[in-house]
Amino acid sequence: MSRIAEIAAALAGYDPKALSVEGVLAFLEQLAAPPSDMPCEDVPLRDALGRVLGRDIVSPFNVPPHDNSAMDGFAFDGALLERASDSNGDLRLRIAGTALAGAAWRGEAGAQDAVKIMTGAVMPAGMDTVIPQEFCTVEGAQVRFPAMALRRGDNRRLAGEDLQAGRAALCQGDRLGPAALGLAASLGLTTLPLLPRLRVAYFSTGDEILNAGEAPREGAVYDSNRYTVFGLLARLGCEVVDLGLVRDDPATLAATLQRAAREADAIVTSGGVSVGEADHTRAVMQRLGDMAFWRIAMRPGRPMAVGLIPRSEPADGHAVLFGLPGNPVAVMVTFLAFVRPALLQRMGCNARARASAPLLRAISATAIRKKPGRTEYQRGFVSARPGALPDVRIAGNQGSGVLSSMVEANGLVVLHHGQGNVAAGEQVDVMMFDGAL
Ligand SMILES: Nc1nc2c(c(=O)[nH]1)N[C@H]1C(S)=C(S)[C@@H](COP(=O)(O)OP(=O)(O)OC[C@H]3O[C@@H](n4cnc5c(N)ncnc54)[C@H](O)[C@@H]3O)O[C@H]1N2
Ligand code: MOO
Repeated sequence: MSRIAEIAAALAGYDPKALSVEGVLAFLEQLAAPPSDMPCEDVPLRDALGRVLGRDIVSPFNVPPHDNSAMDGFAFDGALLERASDSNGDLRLRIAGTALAGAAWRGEAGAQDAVKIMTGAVMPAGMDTVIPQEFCTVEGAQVRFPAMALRRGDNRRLAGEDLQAGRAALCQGDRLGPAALGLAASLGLTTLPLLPRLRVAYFSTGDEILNAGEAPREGAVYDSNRYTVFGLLARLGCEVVDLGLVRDDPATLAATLQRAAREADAIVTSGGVSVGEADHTRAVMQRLGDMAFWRIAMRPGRPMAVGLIPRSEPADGHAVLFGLPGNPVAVMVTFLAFVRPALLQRMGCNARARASAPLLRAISATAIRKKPGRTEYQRGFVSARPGALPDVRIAGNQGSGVLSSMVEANGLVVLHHGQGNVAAGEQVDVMMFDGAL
């Protein structure tokens, strides 16, 4: 049985002509499972930004390595706070020396002494509490401060409170952001073991499409999809292979698909997946690959193709093909809803990294018309409101060829399968672009 038929057979209620968004996601989760034998490569920290970690990084020591001060001030034994202070409630301690950050203090201090201490300096032995210097009065060799507001252990950072020796600081499948780079650096690492970058080939199809720079022609439009797809893939950290604009000719389409399968792990195409008469795209995909052609209960983005295009070199295998509909907004919506999560999975991202774009709740500023029985993605602009849920305003023109409203929007309102009309003031879910676009 083909892999596509196998996945289809295992999914309850699978109907390629009326697939729900959830059905597509369940299907792709099977199709885009990462290979079990992905090699790791050591990569300098700065080049690791946005990439996927190949194995757990276990902390070899505590971070911070010692108890240390969180404030510039005076360190002392917190047990003294319970000692009778003077009639003003002040504690008065002898200053035994100064502990600077960067080296342990080696002076001698008695149990009743304080040590002047800098932020980050190691706590002197027997001392566990710090009073910030702005609350202190230095009187000759003594420091005086109010004891009342302080509790034992205040303003001290414990050894290992950030990372504990022997515990995983970063996990296999994490997608590395700025904080993860910093955390790796705090372990003294200069490189990280990473999974290979995913190579994704992409091309546009259609005889009515013009390359940027070509002279305008009646009835033709410029290829915008190749640029939005490039941007979407680049934001995901993929290595991209631009295979250009492919005319509606079976031999060229076949050669391009085969080249894409040789050169890449995944392929993203746009156009030619609906039922138009002049389209050879579907037929060529069907002939070369193990394919499914879907009609999805969603708007925009109803027609979509997925499958596996086999290759015999460099080694036996296949590339996962995502055949997106031609309409420019449908391309972006199907990418965000399906291709993005599938590629993150194929890259080896763990569940935490794949859940990085949660839906936001917002109040719809206007009424929205919506038919139950399909998922709709409407372009909207979300504005923050102090002390309240953000509100979202739907863009005026929701046509699936209207890319300008995608530029103006900062998120997609997701109107779920069973949902009907939305009244002004009702809460809706929004997929924010930040991080993805
Ligand atoms: N009888 C039916 N007609 C259509 C259906 C349907 O179910 N039954 N679905 C409609 C929907 S929804 C979409 S989306 C499109 C998808 O069709 P294709 O994937 O075959 O795409 P094309 O026909 O090639 O193009 C559609 C549209 O998009 C423009 N386009 C295509 N490529 C680009 C590009 N690279 N840059 C800019 N614009 C592009 C193209 O000019 C067309 O206007 O089918 C509907 N029809
Ligand atoms: O994919 Mo089509 O609207 O749904 O443009």
